[in-house]
Amino acid sequence: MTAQTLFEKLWARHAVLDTDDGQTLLYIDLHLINEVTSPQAFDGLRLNNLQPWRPGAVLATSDHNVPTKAREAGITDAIARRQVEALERNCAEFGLKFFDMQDERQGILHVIGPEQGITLPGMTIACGDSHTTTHGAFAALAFGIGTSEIEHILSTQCLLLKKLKTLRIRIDGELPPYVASKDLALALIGTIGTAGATGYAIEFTGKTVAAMSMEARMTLCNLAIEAGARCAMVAFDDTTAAYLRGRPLAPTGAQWDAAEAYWRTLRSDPDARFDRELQLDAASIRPHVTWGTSPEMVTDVDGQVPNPESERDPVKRRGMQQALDYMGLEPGTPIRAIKLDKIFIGSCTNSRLEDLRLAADVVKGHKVADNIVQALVVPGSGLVKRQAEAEGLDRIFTDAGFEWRDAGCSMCLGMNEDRLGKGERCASTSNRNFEGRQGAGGRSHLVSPVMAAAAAIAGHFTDIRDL
Ligand SMILES: CC(C)[C@H](C(=O)O)[C@@H](O)C(=O)O
Ligand code: SF4
Repeated sequence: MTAQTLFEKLWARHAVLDTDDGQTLLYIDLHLINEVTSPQAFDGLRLNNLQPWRPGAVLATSDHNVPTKAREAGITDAIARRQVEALERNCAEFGLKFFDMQDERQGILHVIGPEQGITLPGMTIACGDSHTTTHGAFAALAFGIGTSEIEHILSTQCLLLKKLKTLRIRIDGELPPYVASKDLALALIGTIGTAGATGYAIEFTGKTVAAMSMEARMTLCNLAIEAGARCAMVAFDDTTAAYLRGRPLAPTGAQWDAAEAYWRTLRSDPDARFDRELQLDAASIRPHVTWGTSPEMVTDVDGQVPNPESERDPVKRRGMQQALDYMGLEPGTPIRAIKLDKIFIGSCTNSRLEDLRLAADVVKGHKVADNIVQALVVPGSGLVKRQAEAEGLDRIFTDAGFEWRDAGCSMCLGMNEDRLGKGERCASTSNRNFEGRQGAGGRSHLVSPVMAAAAAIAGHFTDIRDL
């Protein structure tokens, strides 16, 4: 048999049929559903008199619109409330597993899937959310989908897709202290651009990835979509197994043993051929900070805001100028001189326990700088929150002047009460820095949790080693 990549193995295992126009109908093992992209899909089911094909393959929760404080009081914004209530009603009507916002298991879907052990190696996973790529860290094939596809999967358990090309990104070398997989991902996007991996399924390999925690791998796969990749994955190994063992919805006993035997095959064959290969040297990566309105507009903490004049491509030059105008930044400004108004530690990129531990480690014994008007820490799930509290992380943050919130997407995007005001500048551990992303007129700089924590204390960007 010819050697196969991990992607090809997962694809072949789930292909139901190939269509005449070059697409494949893929069987979907797990369907995650949020309140934002699902309402019309459920309306479609009702309209067409359809029932979910496999209700047990669904997990739903509200994450984008939920308030992150005073939840008992309900949701004040009418649109947000309607979406959250609709999801609850739809799940009750169609018999789907749903965590409401008072449930401790609620959180951002890309945090709670793995946390619950419902995200498993070898699965195909779909969700009406672009950051579904995150789940690929578990050697799964995980895609973001649109609303019409949600309806299609609900009613048929299948997704029609064109086969992707394969891109292996090999990362070797040891990450320097305080440099995270977030910095690696930003460095990658800075190099290949936000369309650099369009049409590809990425597999992250190499010694650096093998040495990473599941949390760090999830951050890497989470950001793959910002490089244009439709999905990203990491091979199964002992780290994957150790993370999943004992999770509430993971298999147990003989079922675990049988599953693990299969999961061990979930890696690219040694002589498998990829359509494209890239290499990164982790040892050379510095902490990264975005300066513009796209994740590819990024440099390291020792860098400066670039000068559009030095860009030869006129389209790019105009884009840079527009970004600088929006961001209120002058060319040549050292990144360290950029002063901040708000800090956001959270989002499906960086709101897991490990992220909070790393940030708390930096914050411990310090105070948030006077010029910071708000510093938020938003755990990715109720269970992350509980565990962080058991470790005393909440006190470290609140003693320093951070607000400690309930789980949700929060200030990652302006769909709930946590927002930036016009002109406010934020160091954010999230994944998108588009115009208005965190609130109309808000200015977002993407960084790692350690960098956000250090910026909170200094009041401007700084290398943790300077604190
Ligand atoms: C609202 C949702 C559809 C969207 C996504 O698809 O990613 C959001 O989560 C985001 O991060 O922009
Ligand atoms: S945390 Fe941000 S990126 Fe992740 S799903 Fe929510 S809005 Fe999208």
